[in-house]
Amino acid sequence: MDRNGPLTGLLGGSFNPAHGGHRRVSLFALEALGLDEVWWMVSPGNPLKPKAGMAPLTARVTAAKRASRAAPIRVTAIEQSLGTRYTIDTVRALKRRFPKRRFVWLMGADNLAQFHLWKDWRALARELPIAVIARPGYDTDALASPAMAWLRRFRLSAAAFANRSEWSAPALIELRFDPDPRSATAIRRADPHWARRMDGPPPRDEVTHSLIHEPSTGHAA
Ligand SMILES: Nc1ncnc2c1ncn2[C@@H]1O[C@H](COP(=O)(O)OP(=O)(O)OP(=O)(O)O)[C@@H](O)[C@H]1O
Ligand SMILES: O=C(O)c1ccc[n+]([C@@H]2O[C@H](COP(=O)([O-])O)[C@@H](O)[C@H]2O)c1
Repeated sequence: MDRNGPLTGLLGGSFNPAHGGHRRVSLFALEALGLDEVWWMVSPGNPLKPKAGMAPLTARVTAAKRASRAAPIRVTAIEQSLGTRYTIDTVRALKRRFPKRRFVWLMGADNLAQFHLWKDWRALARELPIAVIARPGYDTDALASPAMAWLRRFRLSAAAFANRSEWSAPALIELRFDPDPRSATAIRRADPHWARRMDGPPPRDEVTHSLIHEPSTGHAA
């Protein structure tokens, strides 16, 4: 993989709602991996999560924009316009649509623990490097997971990743830092009606918008 375009971390999630933990892990990954920016892809619906209790997409996007304010983070619901639900399909579509960008998949250790249940997870790992962020309570399960049994042979340090001008996938980068205990589950428990405060017109999609406004070569950036 040749590093010649903006290096973009993809943090996919339900963001039901977004919180300071998302922001903190994104900024940490940005620094540790030498990313140019992080996209928060607010999922129309995680294929493995129940629909019940999921706030409307527009409310989740609005909350994510607030939580990411003034950071090199773009919030997008691009899976809605791509018509994709599974990450393998999303990543392949993004690579076609943004051919100059280089993508890295970011996820918390809770998702690594379940990664073997994702559609075509080995093929997904061959599409782009994966960086996993330590998360309180999940690291043991992640380390013992079937996906880790396969991925561990592709381990790479964050420093090695950041210093390379070229690298290949699969690659697994474990980002270790002072883990952040915040979760959307805890926020929903404390404030079940948070989404009601997110009224207003549907927010603009920042990634699609950037395609129109980014000074570029006429290509999708
Ligand atoms: N505190 C955190 N530390 C590390 N990773 C996190 C943290 N919070 C969220 N993530 C990661 O961010 C991505 C999106 O998370 P998500 O929107 O599901 O939030 P969540 O807090 O895990 O939600 P819920 O509690 O509803 O499961 C996932 O890859 C998740 O692992
Ligand atoms: O592709 C899959 O099979 C798949 C299964 C479960 C989750 N995902 C993705 O994982 C990301 C994290 O989801 P969540 O709900 O844990 O925040 C989000 O982008 C989901 O679309 C993807």
